[in-house]
Amino acid sequence: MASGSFRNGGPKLPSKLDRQPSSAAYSTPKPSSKSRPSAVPASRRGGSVAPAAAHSASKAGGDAGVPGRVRVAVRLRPRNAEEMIADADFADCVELQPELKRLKLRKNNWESETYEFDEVLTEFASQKRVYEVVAKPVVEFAVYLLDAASSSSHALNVSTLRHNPFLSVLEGYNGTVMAYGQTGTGKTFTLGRLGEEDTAARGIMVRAMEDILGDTSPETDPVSVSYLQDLLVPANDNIAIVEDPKTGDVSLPGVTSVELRDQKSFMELLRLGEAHRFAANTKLNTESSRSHAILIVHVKRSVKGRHDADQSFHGENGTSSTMVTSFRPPIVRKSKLVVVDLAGSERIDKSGSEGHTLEEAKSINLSLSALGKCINALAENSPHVPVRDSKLTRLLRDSFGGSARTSLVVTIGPSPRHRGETSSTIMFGQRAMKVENMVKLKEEFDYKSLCRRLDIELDKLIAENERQRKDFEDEIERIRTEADNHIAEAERSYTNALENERLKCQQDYMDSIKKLEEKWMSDVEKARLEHQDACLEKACNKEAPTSSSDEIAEVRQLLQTEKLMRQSSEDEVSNLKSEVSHWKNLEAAGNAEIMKLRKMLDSEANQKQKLEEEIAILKSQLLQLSLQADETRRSLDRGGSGKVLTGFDSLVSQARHSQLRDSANGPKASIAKLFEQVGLQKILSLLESEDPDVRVHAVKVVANLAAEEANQEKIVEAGGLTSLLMLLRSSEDETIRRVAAGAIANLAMNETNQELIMAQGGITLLSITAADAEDPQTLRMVAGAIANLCGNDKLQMRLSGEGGIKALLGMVRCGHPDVLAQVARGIANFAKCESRASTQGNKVGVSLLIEDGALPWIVKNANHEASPIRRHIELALCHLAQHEVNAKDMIREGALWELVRISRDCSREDIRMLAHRTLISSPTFQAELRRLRIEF
Ligand SMILES: Nc1ncnc2c1ncn2[C@@H]1O[C@H](COP(=O)(O)OP(=O)(O)OP(=O)(O)O)[C@@H](O)[C@H]1O
Repeated sequence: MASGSFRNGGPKLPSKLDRQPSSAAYSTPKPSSKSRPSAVPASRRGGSVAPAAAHSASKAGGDAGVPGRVRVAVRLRPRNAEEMIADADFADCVELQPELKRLKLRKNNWESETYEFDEVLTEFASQKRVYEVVAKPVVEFAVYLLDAASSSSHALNVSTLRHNPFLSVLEGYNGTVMAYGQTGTGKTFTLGRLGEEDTAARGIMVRAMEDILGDTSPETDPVSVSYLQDLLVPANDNIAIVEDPKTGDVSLPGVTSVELRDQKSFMELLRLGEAHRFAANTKLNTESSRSHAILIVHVKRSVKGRHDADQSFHGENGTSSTMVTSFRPPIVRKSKLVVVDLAGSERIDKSGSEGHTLEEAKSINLSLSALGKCINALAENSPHVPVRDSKLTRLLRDSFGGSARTSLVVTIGPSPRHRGETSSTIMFGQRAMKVENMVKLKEEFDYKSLCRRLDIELDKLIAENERQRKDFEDEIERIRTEADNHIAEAERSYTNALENERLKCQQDYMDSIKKLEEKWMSDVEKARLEHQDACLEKACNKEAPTSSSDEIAEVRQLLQTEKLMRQSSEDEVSNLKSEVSHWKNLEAAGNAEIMKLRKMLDSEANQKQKLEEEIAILKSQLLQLSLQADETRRSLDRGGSGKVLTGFDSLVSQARHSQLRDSANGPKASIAKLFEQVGLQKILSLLESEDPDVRVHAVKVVANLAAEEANQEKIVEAGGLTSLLMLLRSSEDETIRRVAAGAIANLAMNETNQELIMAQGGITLLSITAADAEDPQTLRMVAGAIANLCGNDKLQMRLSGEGGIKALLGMVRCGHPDVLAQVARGIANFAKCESRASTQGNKVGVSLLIEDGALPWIVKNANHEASPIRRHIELALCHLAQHEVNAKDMIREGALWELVRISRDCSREDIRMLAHRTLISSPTFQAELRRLRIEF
């Protein structure tokens, strides 16, 4: 109800006499045979805009609107039980002509008034039919269109409808369905019947909702409803009714709206509403509801298809790219269906309302009369429409004179007793038919949806871009591979061609050479034949007395040349002869020199022998003197005169005298004499003397005797070795142990003795002595003894096992070069024997020297300043290196460097060569040298 705006340009209401209601057409009043008022101006008649036109005119809510008159149907309720009785003798106050859409209201038996409505629904009209003609065109159009089309008597209406069949809620237009009528005439029956027991009885609300839910998808098209009752109850005064100043849309922000997903939930909602609906008995209708019941259904639909159509349109005309049009936001249509079950329209005094309900009735009547005034004003194009007079009119502002499509059903009863009310209702309907709305599409841009779509579009484009990029890269890769193949193919062809050319040249060359050779051979043969012929000819000529003087001259020349050559050869021979005689002279002189040197050598040897003999004599004398001096000192210590001779003295004395006597025969002879005169057993028995001095002297004598190889066997046979070992074990005198060790060392030069020493635990005793001794000379003797043992092939394992090597290494602590030399000798002996055993296959595994920890010392002293030590160690290293099994340990301990040094710098060629050979033949050393990048 647009306030202050006259929307209906139709003529004034008809007079009572020819009150021919306006057209039965929906959008355009139907022309009547009588002079009938037209609800729509002529200029607008038939001017309903087709949906497509409406759409194009509407730019997301910018719709100018389509004229649409309020559509009014009248429905007659059948006589109820009470009327059957009360009005039994009376005819109905109305007579219906549904096919003419006319209603006759009887004034009396002979007079009646005829009214036309858009639809006239008799008491027999089914609920389905009522829905289809009253509400369906507002909700949707299809069925009604078919029904209308099937009625030939309404051809004009149908044609009009076909021009404008889409102005429905489901197409984005607001719609209102309203029932107006006296209490008990069937408003609630028409609109609000739930039809739970009999589905045929379902009213407009239920059917409309079925259609809406059936045509929408809960996922994309949200549908929400508000069920509003008691709007006029004073307690609900605070319910705000808000009107959008731009669109004219009316809303109730304070009212709860429930989103619906199915019909079932709607039915529950209605049931709940019905239960709450305030109802009070009135005289007229025991089920009468005093309040208005209003159902508001909000439908939001996104427009499908139109966007695509727009796109194709742009595409065809080439006025806009697809990309640009795809940014056009989608359109969403928001529409609203309002179903209003008004309270009864009867007058208060008739309804019999009292007390509390009286107030209600006043309020209801006030709102209904306000609605009537508004409709009157609209129907009469009055400049002022009193919309603000009541909540109801404010709420229905959009439905009358607004932008909604409105369908009104007026309900009447047949009873002549309520003729006045019926007449009043009919007149309300007649006036409402004159009200014209400007039906507008409720569209707006759906930017959220556009955003979502653009996001998806963007993702698609990115994916497409990536796919294209990948295709591009694949293509590049393919081309590159192809190019590589071509290049490789070209290279192969080129190489083949080159090779063919080379072979061809080679062949040509060979052919040329062959030809040249053949030519040369033939030339030679030819020359030989010519020469032969020439010789033959020459021979013939010689025999022939007719030889020419030229040829004689040539022969002479040849002869001369021959002579010269012979002369030269003779000179050469003579020169060679003189050279030979010169060398012969030189040789004779050399021989004389050699003879002279030999003589000198012999003389030197004689001299040396004499000196050695003298040394032996002197040594013997020294021994005698020493013995004598010791004895003298001892007797002096005992307080004697020094003349007391013990058995030993007499022994020594005898030996001395004997020695002096035989001094002319040399030391060896004197010692042998001593042996014979004193007796070995006697000497050895003195080793066990209780007198330590005697023991010292005795051991010295035995040591001297043992120094002679000839005595060694006898000493051992006589038990001398055992006695000496006993001394090592038992004597605490360092001198005795030193001399005994020296004697053992001498005896240990013999292989048999070596085994005896080992058998008698000699190595253990020597090791103990080595550990205890401090005197370097003692250590030298012990080391010498062990070193000798180290030279025995059979004793290797035992020597190592019984600690001999470790004892040897322990002695280096004193640092004395004599001791170190013996240690080095022992190690070299051991290494040599072990190497031999390994070579023969008698020894496997790493060297016992390495196992006993000798390698670090060996490496450290390999370049010792004292040459005897250095030489022994160098030899030991070479022996160790000959066996691959030792190589890794040697490398780890740094022996490789020493071997390299030995192979380069050792002054002894045999050792140098040995080291060199060893390094070359060892794969491990070779690998390490390569790794260290040492040129070898
Ligand atoms: N067309 C019809 N056919 C059969 N019965 C009907 C019809 N219309 C109404 N009635 C019956 O008439 C009675 C009154 O109907 P209803 O309550 O719908 O009237 P109302 O106009 O809504 O009254 P109120 O204004 O007091 O609410 C109900 O019993 C209903 O069943």
